[in-house]
Amino acid sequence: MAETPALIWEHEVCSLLKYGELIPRLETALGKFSNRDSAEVIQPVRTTVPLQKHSGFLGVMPCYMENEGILCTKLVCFYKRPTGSTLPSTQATVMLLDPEYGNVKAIMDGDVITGMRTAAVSAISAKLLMCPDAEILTILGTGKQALSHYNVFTEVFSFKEVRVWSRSKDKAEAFAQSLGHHVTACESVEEAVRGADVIVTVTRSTVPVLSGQWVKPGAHVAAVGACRPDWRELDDTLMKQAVVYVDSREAAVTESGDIILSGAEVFAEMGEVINGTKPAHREKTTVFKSLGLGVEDAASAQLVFDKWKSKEKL
Ligand SMILES: NC(=O)C1=CN([C@@H]2O[C@H](COP(=O)(O)OP(=O)(O)OC[C@H]3O[C@@H](n4cnc5c(N)ncnc54)[C@H](O)[C@@H]3O)[C@@H](O)[C@H]2O)C=CC1
Ligand SMILES: O=C([O-])C1=[NH+]CCC1
Repeated sequence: MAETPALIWEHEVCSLLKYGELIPRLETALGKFSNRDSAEVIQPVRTTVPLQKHSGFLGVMPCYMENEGILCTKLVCFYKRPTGSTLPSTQATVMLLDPEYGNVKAIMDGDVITGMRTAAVSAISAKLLMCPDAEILTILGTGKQALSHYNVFTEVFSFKEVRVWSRSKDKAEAFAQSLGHHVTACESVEEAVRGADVIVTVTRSTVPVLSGQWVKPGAHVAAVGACRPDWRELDDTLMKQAVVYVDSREAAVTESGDIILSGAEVFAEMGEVINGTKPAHREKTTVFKSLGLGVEDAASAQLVFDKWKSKEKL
């Protein structure tokens, strides 16, 4: 008889997951994903079921890592909440299974994993693609991903200036104040991004918010929102002037409106840069189009489970 699955709640995931351990695990996972070796990673593009009533979707994100003995799936619901709604836009649950028997080993909160692994992957993109003397970080959006991105970018790098922007100036100011007085709230996207070395876009927008005409040559953009084929965050000017990196080529041409609708060419996957099979063009304007991969959730969930088990034994 299989054991009862472990239930690992949000506060436990929060206390177990640390960027210092998560980042190297994600680098390894992305590298393995880009090798396309089925004994390392099998991870299809996520299946989505539209939730029309809520302008959202249920995403099912399975992944099998045979050599590491990891079998995992995330279920994530995304909603386009109306302005002013206090309900979360994503809700996620991660399930780890035993690949030998198929039983569920653990069910864990997926919100912290989604927030932290997405931000950690953006930080990996910046580590590889931003100019070495980057000083100014801009974050467009002030939601959950904005906070996790602020946390990891300020933990891993030392920016001299951090700017934030939201459609509502009050929200941008409240967010900036919650982070500390070294963060500036900006009135417009243009003001926020002019001269910035690294720009993170973490909005729920479905139309471009960031224009290439404001982006400094050589800047790095980590584009995290706009995860459906008809949604945008970046305009055609930026998509065409930048060297475009992605987490997954298959996902990019299936799910990314910024890539599909601009006709931009994908230069490389982040895993290819990690593996050294494609160059990191730090000297050029770069876009990392992140969509979020099951392999990132699988690597994160295994890390949480390993740490949870070793704590149980104490
Ligand atoms: N690439 C990835 O792996 C992942 C991507 N995401 C995406 O990241 C984005 C942000 O997610 P969360 O922070 O969880 O959402 P959230 O709801 O907590 O925050 C969204 C932010 O976007 C702003 N916003 C909403 N509509 C906007 C518009 N039309 N123009 C400009 N700003 C707008 C909101 O005011 C808020 O600041 C979403 O698009 C989500 O799909 C989320 C999880 C993983
Ligand atoms: O990877 C992920 O979990 C998501 N990507 C876009 C919405 C949720």
